[in-house]
Amino acid sequence: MEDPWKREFEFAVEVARKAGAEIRKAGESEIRVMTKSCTVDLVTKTDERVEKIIIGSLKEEFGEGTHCFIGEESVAKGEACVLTDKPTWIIDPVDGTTNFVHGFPFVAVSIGFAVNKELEFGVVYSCLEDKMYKAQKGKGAFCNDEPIQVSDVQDIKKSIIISEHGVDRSPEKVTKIFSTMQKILCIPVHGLRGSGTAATNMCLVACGAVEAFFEIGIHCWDIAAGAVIVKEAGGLLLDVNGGPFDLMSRRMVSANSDTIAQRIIKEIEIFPVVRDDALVQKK
Ligand SMILES: O=P(O)(O)OC[C@@]1(O)O[C@H](CO)[C@@H](O)[C@@H]1O
Ligand SMILES: [Mg+2]
Repeated sequence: MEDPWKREFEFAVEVARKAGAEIRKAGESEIRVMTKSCTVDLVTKTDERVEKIIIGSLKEEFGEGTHCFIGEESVAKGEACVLTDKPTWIIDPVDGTTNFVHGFPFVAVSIGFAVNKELEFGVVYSCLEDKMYKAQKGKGAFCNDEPIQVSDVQDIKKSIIISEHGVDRSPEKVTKIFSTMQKILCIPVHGLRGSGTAATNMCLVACGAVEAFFEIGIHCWDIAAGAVIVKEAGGLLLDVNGGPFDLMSRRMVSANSDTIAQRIIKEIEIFPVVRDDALVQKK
């Protein structure tokens, strides 16, 4: 079958690898840390520089104007975060900036690509581990070119579940997050984990190391690429209320199976978050 986005996909893998090498190199020197929305929402010159490298390379290869871009650091600087029907690259140059700053060894470059609001492919390069995860719609998921598959565990009591606590430390939200985690832990599951990068967490679901990852508060750039990788590895994505997954909603459950997803959903205490495309929606 014809593969209309082959060139884009292959180029994304190349760019992610180049970006990962930049991140590794930058980690060898002193890292100057800045903050964004609050004192625990960290950003570095590397985040900004790597995003410029990625978007610059894509524009050079595919021309200005035909493709749209949603990049974490561009949005932080005021650019629109809107998903239209146009071919759109959704980029997190450094997913796991806090890990990067602290030398905690999970940092990923995440590049997703959507057309007509549907995700076509995703590339996640876990650059400190040198693992290249990739998937194209309908073509399976791979890690370093080996096919990957979600776990076949159906018993929640034999599962490992990932969640994160995010950067919003308002006591009401933190209470809900930890209450959810407590309920899941006490099912009991084998364990609760978190790598500190949503993109990597999704790849851990995709390769069967864990059964599920859920979070309220993630952004589209954290999960666009991972969403394709999880689906192509045989997993599924849902909203935290069991409804359909919505990339811009900042809510997601990714799991190996509906059984595991529904069991987790039963325990999730939902709290409100502002959609990624809220500003556009209001207009
Ligand atoms: O700002 P960054 O480094 O790109 O985001 C890091 C990140 O891990 O923080 C969230 C923690 O809740 C994750 O979901 C998200 O991927
Ligand atoms: Mg980031």
